[in-house]
Amino acid sequence: MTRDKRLPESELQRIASDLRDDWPTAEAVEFTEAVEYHGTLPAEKRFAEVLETADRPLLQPRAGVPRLRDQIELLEGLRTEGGADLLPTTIDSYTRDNEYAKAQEGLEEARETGEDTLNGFPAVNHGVDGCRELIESVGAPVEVRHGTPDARLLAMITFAGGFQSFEGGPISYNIPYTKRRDLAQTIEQWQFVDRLAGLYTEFGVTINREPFGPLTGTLVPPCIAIAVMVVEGLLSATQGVKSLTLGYGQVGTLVQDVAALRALQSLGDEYLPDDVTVTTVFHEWMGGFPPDEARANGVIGLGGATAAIAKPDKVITKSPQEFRGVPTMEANAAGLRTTRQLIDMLLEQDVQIDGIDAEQEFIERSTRALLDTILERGEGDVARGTIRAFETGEFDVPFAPSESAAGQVLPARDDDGRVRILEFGDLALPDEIREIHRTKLDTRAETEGREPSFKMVADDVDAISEGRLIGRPD
Ligand SMILES: CC[C@H]1O[C@@H](n2cnc3c(N)ncnc32)[C@H](O)[C@@H]1O
Repeated sequence: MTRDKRLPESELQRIASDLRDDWPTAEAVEFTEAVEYHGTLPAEKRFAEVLETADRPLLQPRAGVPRLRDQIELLEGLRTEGGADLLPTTIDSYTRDNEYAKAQEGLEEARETGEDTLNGFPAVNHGVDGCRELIESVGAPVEVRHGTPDARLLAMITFAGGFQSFEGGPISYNIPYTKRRDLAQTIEQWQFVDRLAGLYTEFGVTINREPFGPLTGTLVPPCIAIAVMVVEGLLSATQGVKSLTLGYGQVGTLVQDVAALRALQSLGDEYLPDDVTVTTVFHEWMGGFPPDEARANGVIGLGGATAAIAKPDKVITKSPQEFRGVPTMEANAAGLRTTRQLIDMLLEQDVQIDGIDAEQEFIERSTRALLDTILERGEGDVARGTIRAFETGEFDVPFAPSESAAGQVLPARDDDGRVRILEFGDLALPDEIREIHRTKLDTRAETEGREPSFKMVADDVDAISEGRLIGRPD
């Protein structure tokens, strides 16, 4: 039975030895040697230290290409041309599905043809030495960014390879990313990842963990996103993780985004143990982008402005080529500079906006309602409570492909563009909170002369890529 309990050392060893059979590069992983290797890295490569001592929001793009030399060149370009403070290594889709043989084929084909045959860096195939060469060749700390439900082997190899930050979690990389895996299984798999991160931490190598806040990436109500972040943070902390970066995906409404980021930090600090350092990361708009690059830069600029006011610890930037898919280095670097321009111009301004405090209070009250139900369903055990609350639909994520979620919740923007809930399903929000959502959506319906309906949801999903925020009827 899945419980929120620290994994015993013997269990960690047993799982690790089983995982070694999954790909030959796992043979090179040796914990004590890896701890010593991390000890040789200079201070500017220590991810948690750089993040947690910064005096302004740090910028980090996503970036991943198959070949090692190209990845080094790409990351150094993003650091020197784009001004990235922190670097990513985005992992390819085959690796995310544990299809290491297919990733190998793609890597070999990339080496033969020079084409980017994979949509990311196949770190398991590159192995410990390849990862170490990457870490040693770039001038900033590097995080593993991916979308892997079963990330155990990827963690073993990248942690040994010198990476000190790892994205994802049992809900945030299950619910939005896969149809088939059940929550109990991914919770147990991520307990291995977090216990390994905790063990490195106990041996003096702090591994930063970053649950994936945006979830399904479009119109996710802040209270749902933040509740998932707190749950994944609690599960990580049990395994000994001491450096947690909780994430939130921009919805595009300035007041709500600033309120949500402040609520994220305050609830993270409240619910997570005092010996865990809680930071926040703001993901620039994760929904559909406008195809026009000037408009896309406008979306990115709004992200930068929001970050300057809310002051998260980190911002994951986007590129003006988001509509097209994987951006060129130049476009990715431009997205970093656009974000930086807005932050540098706004950061020192004393911006007072009415409504942020009230929205933050509303978000916190709603998030607490969800967390209280989860803890109650689990009789104090957040792992069991999460599984049960998803089963009953009391915890749910909109547009989730996963069978683990009821997927009954439907969001829509209100007349101010803030994300509200049109359909609740069995979501554990009390009537007085539901009433507020309804009233706000009724106001929009009044303005638009139509009934609140799924049509609003569909109109809102496409609105930003069509150049606006709210999907008003034509
Ligand atoms: C979570 C989805 C995000 O990851 C981005 N992404 C996925 N693969 C790569 C990649 N290989 N390089 C840069 N960005 C990437 C994608 O553009 C989207 O913004």
